[in-house]
Amino acid sequence: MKKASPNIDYNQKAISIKGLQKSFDEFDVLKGVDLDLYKGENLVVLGRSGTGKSVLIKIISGLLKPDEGYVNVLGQEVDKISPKELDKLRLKIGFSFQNSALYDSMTVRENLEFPLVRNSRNLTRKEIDNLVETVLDAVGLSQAINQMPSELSGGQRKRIGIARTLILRPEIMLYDEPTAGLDPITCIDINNLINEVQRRFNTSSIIITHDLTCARAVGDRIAMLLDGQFQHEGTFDEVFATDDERAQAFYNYNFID
Ligand SMILES: Nc1ncnc2c1ncn2[C@@H]1O[C@H](COP(=O)(O)OP(=O)(O)OP(=O)(O)O)[C@@H](O)[C@H]1O
Repeated sequence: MKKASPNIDYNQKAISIKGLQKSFDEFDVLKGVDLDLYKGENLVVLGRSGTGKSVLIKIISGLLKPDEGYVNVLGQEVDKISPKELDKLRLKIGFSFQNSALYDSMTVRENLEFPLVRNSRNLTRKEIDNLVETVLDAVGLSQAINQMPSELSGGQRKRIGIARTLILRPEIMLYDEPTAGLDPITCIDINNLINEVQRRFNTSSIIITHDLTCARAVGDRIAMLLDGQFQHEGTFDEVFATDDERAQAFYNYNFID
């Protein structure tokens, strides 16, 4: 299991959610979700397909509106702020999605510079170079700076995708299935990277995964979404010490170690 992360501040919440409800037509997806993410913490969200993990992430990032409940992200209630404030808030949230594809026609350097240019940060050439070098070093791929995405492995592309997110220095990282489709050794590398990002950039992160080896390696805390609510929460061992058959089924069918 992961060693306790020294930088977590349990007196400060990066995200605080209370009584969150979301339905689509007659279908209740989130039925009163309570969840806190502490500053500097890696929180793993587990749950079977269709339990509403992506809906939760979309509500946190203001892409979907909750039907009921309180959703506070970095001190702001996402469904109460103006579109302009929401845009600003989103810049403090880094997304690592499964399909966060790199631009194939751009080099690694150009891919990394793109978010800086798009968000028209007024930076000098030297400042841009420094930022690119820092994030590439953080993901262990300094040597790939002039390569094209097609020359990289799946795991390396994933790392560059994370570097591209980090270049805007997000306070919160949202990882959606970070190890999906990768071989077991590359999964270990990505798990180590998630922990390295936490340490080096002091991010607060939610990691959505079905990969229990990943959950155990990166999670300071695990929360399991079952039937529209978080029903088990704690360290990896605490969560699976339950005799809830649904949690046990998740463990037994997923965990290969
Ligand atoms: N915009 C939408 N309109 C209607 N139904 C939706 C919408 N978005 C999500 N849903 C439904 O909400 C439920 C939860 O979807 P969600 O994508 O959050 O699941 P998930 O837990 O992320 O699943 P997976 O692990 O497979 O990605 C699904 O039944 C889905 O069909």
